[in-house]
Amino acid sequence: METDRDCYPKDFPQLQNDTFLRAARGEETEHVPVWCMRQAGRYLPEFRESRAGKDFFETCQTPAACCELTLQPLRRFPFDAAIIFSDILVVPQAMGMDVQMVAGKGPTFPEPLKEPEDLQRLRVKVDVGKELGYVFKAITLTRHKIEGKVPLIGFTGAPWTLMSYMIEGGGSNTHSKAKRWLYRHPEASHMLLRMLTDVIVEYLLGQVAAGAQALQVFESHAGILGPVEFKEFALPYLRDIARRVKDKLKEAGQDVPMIVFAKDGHYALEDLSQSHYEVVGLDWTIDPQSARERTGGKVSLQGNMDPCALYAPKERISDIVKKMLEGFGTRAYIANLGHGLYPDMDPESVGAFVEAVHTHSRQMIKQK
Ligand SMILES: Cc1c2[nH]c(c1CCC(=O)O)Cc1[nH]c(c(CCC(=O)O)c1C)Cc1[nH]c(c(CCC(=O)O)c1C)Cc1[nH]c(c(CCC(=O)O)c1C)C2
Repeated sequence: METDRDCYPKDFPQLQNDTFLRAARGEETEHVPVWCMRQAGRYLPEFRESRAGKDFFETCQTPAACCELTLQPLRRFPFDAAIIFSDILVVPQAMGMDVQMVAGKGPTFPEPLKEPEDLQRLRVKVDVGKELGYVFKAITLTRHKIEGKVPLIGFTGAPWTLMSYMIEGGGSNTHSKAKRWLYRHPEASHMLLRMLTDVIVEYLLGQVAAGAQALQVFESHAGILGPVEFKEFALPYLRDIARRVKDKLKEAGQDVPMIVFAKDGHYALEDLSQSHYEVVGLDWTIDPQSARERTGGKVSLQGNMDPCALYAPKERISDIVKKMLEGFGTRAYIANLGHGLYPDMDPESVGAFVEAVHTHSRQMIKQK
């Protein structure tokens, strides 16, 4: 049951496993920490049961439900971090857009942005505490209920990724409607990206105030852009977010590691490693060793096993993990998949992945 105490972001239980936080800061650890994107998801029968018949965004707006879904994977696997159950599309909702989860189709905007005039439909000043207070409550509640077992990660979508959803109206193969804006309406595009950045900065700071111990920024649609467009329409905003969040946290004497995950954005790896994030997340299309070389030891790395490798037999998963660990090395490294888990994946394979990371990395660190 939710108690009064659970509603306040203070007196949180003491953190017992800070391996993830130490790896994010590049410090020595006894094993390589591991978590999975979409670890709270449909591959778990208990997740499907909890979500059955309930509207997705209503679930996101119910702190007790978000807390339960966040904790479910931790009851099964010794993950070294948890990520709060929510969605990146709560930010466009907070800005005044309607977003619905349509079964079999995914998130859908009934009235996407079509032309620059449509920006007038967005809230000029977003009261983040009012519009997204339910996420903050979910984070605070989860920090209490997680009992200090592992750190809790907060997250947001990055400006370009959110802009593309707001214009496409949902998932897309080409993202041609959103890219049309970049080429035809560059000024309006920058205006929208700035508006999103302002909301995201407040949103991330609110998540930390509520209890988030690390932050991940998802630039899931980086691969849709090329290097030139990424440098103009994505990178400056990613940098601005990290700089502004860090400056504000520093004033309060806080230090919260930030992770940037630009899916298919390997062309921007050098730039991403110099963007004020402690950790750069990688998808599986990049080789661990070359990622290390290109980021020059400036950041910690996170990733990047192909999620589909989880379809392999357990022994093979263990071999793949071992190779991955050898490629990245055990320092300044957080093991993860290169993208989220799929609903048809076997929970036992996820367990085998986590175990392989812990076992192999412990051995490697001992032998150093
Ligand atoms: C479990 C889930 C989520 N969102 C959606 C689902 C599936 C719906 C359901 O099972 O009920 C719809 C849901 N939400 C979204 C999609 C993708 C739609 C598309 O582009 O086709 C779907 C199916 C949009 C979304 N949502 C998110 C991203 C960024 C990560 C990524 O690149 O996948 C994106 C792009 C972030 C997200 N989304 C979610 C989390 C929870 C925490 C965890 O990882 O365990 C997170 C971090 C939760």
